[in-house]
Amino acid sequence: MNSKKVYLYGGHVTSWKDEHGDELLFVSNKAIFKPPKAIRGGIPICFPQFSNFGNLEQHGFARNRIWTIDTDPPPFPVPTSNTAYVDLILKPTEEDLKIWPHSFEYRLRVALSPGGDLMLTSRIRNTNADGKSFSFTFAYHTYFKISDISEVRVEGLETLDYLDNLQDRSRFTEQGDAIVFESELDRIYLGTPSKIAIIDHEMKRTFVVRKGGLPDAVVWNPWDKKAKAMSDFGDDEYKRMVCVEAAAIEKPVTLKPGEEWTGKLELSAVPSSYYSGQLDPDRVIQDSSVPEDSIS
Ligand SMILES: O=P(O)(O)OC[C@H]1O[C@@H](O)[C@H](O)[C@@H](O)[C@@H]1O
Repeated sequence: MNSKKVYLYGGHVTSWKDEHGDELLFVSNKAIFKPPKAIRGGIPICFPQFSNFGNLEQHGFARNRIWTIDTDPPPFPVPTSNTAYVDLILKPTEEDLKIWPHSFEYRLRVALSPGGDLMLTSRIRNTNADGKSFSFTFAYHTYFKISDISEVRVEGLETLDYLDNLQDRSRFTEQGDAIVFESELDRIYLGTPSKIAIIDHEMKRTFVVRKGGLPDAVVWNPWDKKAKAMSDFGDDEYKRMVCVEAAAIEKPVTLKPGEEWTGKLELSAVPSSYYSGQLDPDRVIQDSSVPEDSIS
């Protein structure tokens, strides 16, 4: 049976299972499910800062805070019939306001469609009473579970420019017809399409990432050396995960008081063999139970 699991700690999705009960997200065997560090795996939320693009702690504080269930969320524009969902909310504490002096309401809906797609919708509102705008960067830091990193390719980012985190964020243009992994990789692809595919040849499975309001995409695998340096990550676990993160980084999002931003992520897992190993994004969209216009 399809299922999902969400922790109030971090507003963090830690499990997404397909109809056979197989796990689709990677969570480290060494993950710690309590403060102060974010859970290693699943879908951490990077807000209000991605990485060290600012003065806050790495990836912002939202992934390290205890969220609450939102019992009375304002209506969502997307139809939610037949979906199982939970609504969470995060508001800044007095301590948070000292490090990031902006009032906000962050509403997160995590939904599972009847077809098993996992959908995350973030709605962030500026509730500043002092008339001030604020800006933030953002990412859904999704860890996908894969058979073996050497069997995986990421399609949809070819010919795009990226900032290479391993080379002082210098800008390059992707030359390959897909991204394959042979060593550590940590890049921010810019102005990406609303669909990206992660093709796992050995599992004969393709993850399709669809996103809205999130122009950038981070692709990350720490490889062996960095894996060993992470205390909450097994030495060999880099082989079984890849992060493809729907993000808004290059151009921060700015909200005036009263304004709201929406960022959507929709994940599907489809058998690659069905497409004879060739992903046809249009066909995937047509086969989806969710209309495309609900995501972008
Ligand atoms: O260890 P953290 O803070 O969860 O970050 C993990 C990785 O997250 C990725 O998004 C970054 O691009 C990497 O540079 C970083 O190493």
